[in-house]
Amino acid sequence: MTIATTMIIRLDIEKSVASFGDVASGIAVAGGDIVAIDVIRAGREITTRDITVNVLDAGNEDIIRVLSDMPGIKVVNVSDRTFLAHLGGKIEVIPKMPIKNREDLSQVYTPGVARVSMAIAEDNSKAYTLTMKRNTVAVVTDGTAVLGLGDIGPEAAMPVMEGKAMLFKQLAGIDAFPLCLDTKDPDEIIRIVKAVSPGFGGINLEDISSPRCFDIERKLAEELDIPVFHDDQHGTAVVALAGLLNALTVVGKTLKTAKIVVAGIGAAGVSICNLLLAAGAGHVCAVDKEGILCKGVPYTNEEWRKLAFSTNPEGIQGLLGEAVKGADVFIGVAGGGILNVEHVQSMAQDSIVFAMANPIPEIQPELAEPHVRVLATGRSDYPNQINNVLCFPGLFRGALDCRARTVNLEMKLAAAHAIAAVVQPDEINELYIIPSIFNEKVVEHVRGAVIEAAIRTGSARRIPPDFTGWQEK
Ligand SMILES: NC(=O)c1ccc[n+]([C@@H]2O[C@H](COP(=O)([O-])OP(=O)(O)OC[C@H]3O[C@@H](n4cnc5c(N)ncnc54)[C@H](O)[C@@H]3O)[C@@H](O)[C@H]2O)c1
Ligand SMILES: O=C(O)C[C@H](O)C(=O)O
Ligand SMILES: [Mg+2]
Repeated sequence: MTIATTMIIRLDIEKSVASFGDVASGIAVAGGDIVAIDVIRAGREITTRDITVNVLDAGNEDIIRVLSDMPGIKVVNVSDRTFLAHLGGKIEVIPKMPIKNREDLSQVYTPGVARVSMAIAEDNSKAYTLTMKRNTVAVVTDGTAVLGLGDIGPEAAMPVMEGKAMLFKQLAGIDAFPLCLDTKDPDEIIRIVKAVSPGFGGINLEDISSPRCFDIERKLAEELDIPVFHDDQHGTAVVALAGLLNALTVVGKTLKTAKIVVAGIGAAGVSICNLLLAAGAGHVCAVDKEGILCKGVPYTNEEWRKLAFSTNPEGIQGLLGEAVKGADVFIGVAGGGILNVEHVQSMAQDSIVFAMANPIPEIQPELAEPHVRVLATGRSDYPNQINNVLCFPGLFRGALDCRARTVNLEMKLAAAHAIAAVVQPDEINELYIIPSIFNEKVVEHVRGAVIEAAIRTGSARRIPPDFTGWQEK
């Protein structure tokens, strides 16, 4: 499957030799779609134009080759809009007030700041009122499982973490800092995160490979008194459960009786299985590369050992092909292209397929669509985007606002139900099982549900002044 992108191509067109019509047909033949034309210079002999072209394949060189081979056309420059958006990074730190004079200086910095520091030294909890802590989250990665791209390292992980920080700010007003660590040692990651934690109200662990991620999160959650949340595990699970609740309504099946296959039992898969079980799923089958998890197999991965007992009640053995036969639901968090058309055809009537691997889903949507009733991916360019961005902004907004100590199971279940409930019963259909990330109700719903659950379960340390209770609307 290809990744669509937009290129901006600057051309010198020699008027006596070539016309814009030649350029347009050359681009169309090479598979490009012209979306804008800007005249940069209109000379007597040569016009310079910027042609903005949508291409299906990010690595498409055909258009440039075709244009370069045309007489009277010179390709001056090619830029890619996606790369341009990343020049110099995507986020920055902006002071809340300017320092205009000496008086301002002595307030925000020395000597005035010293009194504030001393107040916090006497009572550390004042960090919540006198520093940015209460609204700030660290987005921590070691770059070992970045999207579905694998272990690409901390530098390469940075654009993804910057993107996450943008989403935190735009959707929930939270200041998030990317911290890309140059270590893969779980103990060192734990030590570093603990050491930087005083400045943060919460820790979002991101794209840390499994099974290391489980221990890292558990130990940090035990040792810190701020919420620690591995987004690839729980954010994904919350959104998958939300989508599944509505998808099951569409097809008239229930969580208790539906046969659900989860493929890819890594960070996301383990948490999805556990959350589905906690929500009442009766038939979960967990499949990784070596096959379906079965009782009695001596897995070295502790999470797999536990799951082998709580899943696969029928004791099915074999690979993915066996697991999906007759299944009502497939949830993929494994990697691109692992599900084929035969697999989908072998599923039960009115099947549900969530192909959630990024950036390339487990099956190309066009291939799956004719054979399934409800289809969702992790991508924004198809209907039903099941992406953890529907969860983490509202969940952290709620957790920060009530100063939750942890993110517990009840808070995650509440978040899932809140996301599902944004889609009203009379709106739910095959192409609308999950709200858009631009739906403003999402963050508000998730925040309210998370605060309510945190108060109910004793995780909250305060009731936000504006909180008057929350009910699914
Ligand atoms: N849509 C979303 O919101 C969302 C959220 C998190 C992760 N993801 C995607 O899910 C995928 C996994 O992410 P992760 O963080 O859990 O990674 P991970 O590395 O922790 O887990 C991936 C698991 O898939 C297994 N796997 C690989 N090939 C397989 C195959 N052919 N059959 C069965 N299992 C196979 C691996 O052995 C591993 O256990 C990535 O592509 C990621 O982009 C999507
Ligand atoms: O980052 C995303 O868009 C989703 C998820 O966190 C992933 O790792 O794929
Ligand atoms: Mg991720």
